Amino acid sequence: YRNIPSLSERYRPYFRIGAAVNAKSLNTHRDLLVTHFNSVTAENEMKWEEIHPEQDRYEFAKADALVNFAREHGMFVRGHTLVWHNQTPAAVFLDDLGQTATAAVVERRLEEHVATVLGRYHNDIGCWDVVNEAVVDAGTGFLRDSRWLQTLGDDYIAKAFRIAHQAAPDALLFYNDYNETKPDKSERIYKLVAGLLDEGVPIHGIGMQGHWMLDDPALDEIERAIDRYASLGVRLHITELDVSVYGNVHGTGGQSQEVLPYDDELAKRLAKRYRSLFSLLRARKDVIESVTFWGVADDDTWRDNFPVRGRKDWPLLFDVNHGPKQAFWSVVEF
Ligand SMILES: Oc1ccccc1CN[C@@H]1C=C[C@@H](O)[C@H](O)[C@H]1O
Repeated sequence: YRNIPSLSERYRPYFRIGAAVNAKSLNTHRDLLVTHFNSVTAENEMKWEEIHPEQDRYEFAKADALVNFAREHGMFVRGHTLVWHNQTPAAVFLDDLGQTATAAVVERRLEEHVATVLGRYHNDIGCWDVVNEAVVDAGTGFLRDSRWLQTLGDDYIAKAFRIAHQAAPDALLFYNDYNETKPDKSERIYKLVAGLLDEGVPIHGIGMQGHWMLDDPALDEIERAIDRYASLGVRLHITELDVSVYGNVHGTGGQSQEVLPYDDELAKRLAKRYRSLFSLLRARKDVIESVTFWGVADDDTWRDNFPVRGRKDWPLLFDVNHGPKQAFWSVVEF
């Protein structure tokens, strides 16, 4: 190999370079992590169902391991995530009889969860995705009809940010979402965050997940969304970047089961797409503080199972053997 430059060193003048890690990849991808990344996010280990699986049981071991690894290597830690409609135990919203719990009970549980988790890591975690994916994807609605909305009502989002700020006054607090560049949805995200800011809610940033594809979203759509969010005066993080080689990964419509072989033609298409994405992101370095990939290398990506279980994808900068792909070189050579 020609000697491989460090991705995070190359981008030090621009923004932090992060990766989602899990209990396994912390070990299996350790070399790539320490060489190329200066920020980490727990892929699952800080989600409610993992870190607080039962009312009176917390499981901190895996989150502790991640935080210790990050401290050892001087890496920033993004906390992910506190209030989300997925990967949250059903019991959080139920009373002892299995009926829907009252707002007071759910709010107390949220306060206890946030105080416990943010309290434990207040010296280690610099920012939190406080609320994840709270607005509807399509149609004319606004807030997603989640158990959080059903039990706590419309102001659960403001409540969550205030509770988080109370628990960790120094942490930067983010709203995080996907399909975040789609015009209709980005207007809903903008409206939500603008409203929170108008209410004086402590919110400091927007997380753009960045689960993108080879041809969608178009660069100008991404640029418009970045500029719209930046006009609120908040920081922007790209929080879950990957570039699926399949189309239509979030939208409705058919998903082919057919696996695309990662051949030279596909490698070139992916490299070209990553080159243009990072050219735009570098041009917006004044508002983009961090770019985190949702994974490290193609041998461990959630895209192999979403939206189609078992369909191999090739969305990241390092290949299944942890070598640099053409896409890696298109990101570091500019
Ligand atoms: O791509 C999606 C499609 C449908 C719903 C949510 C998403 C994105 N949702 C993300 C993806 C993976 C999870 O590990 C993250 O926590 C979540 O934020």
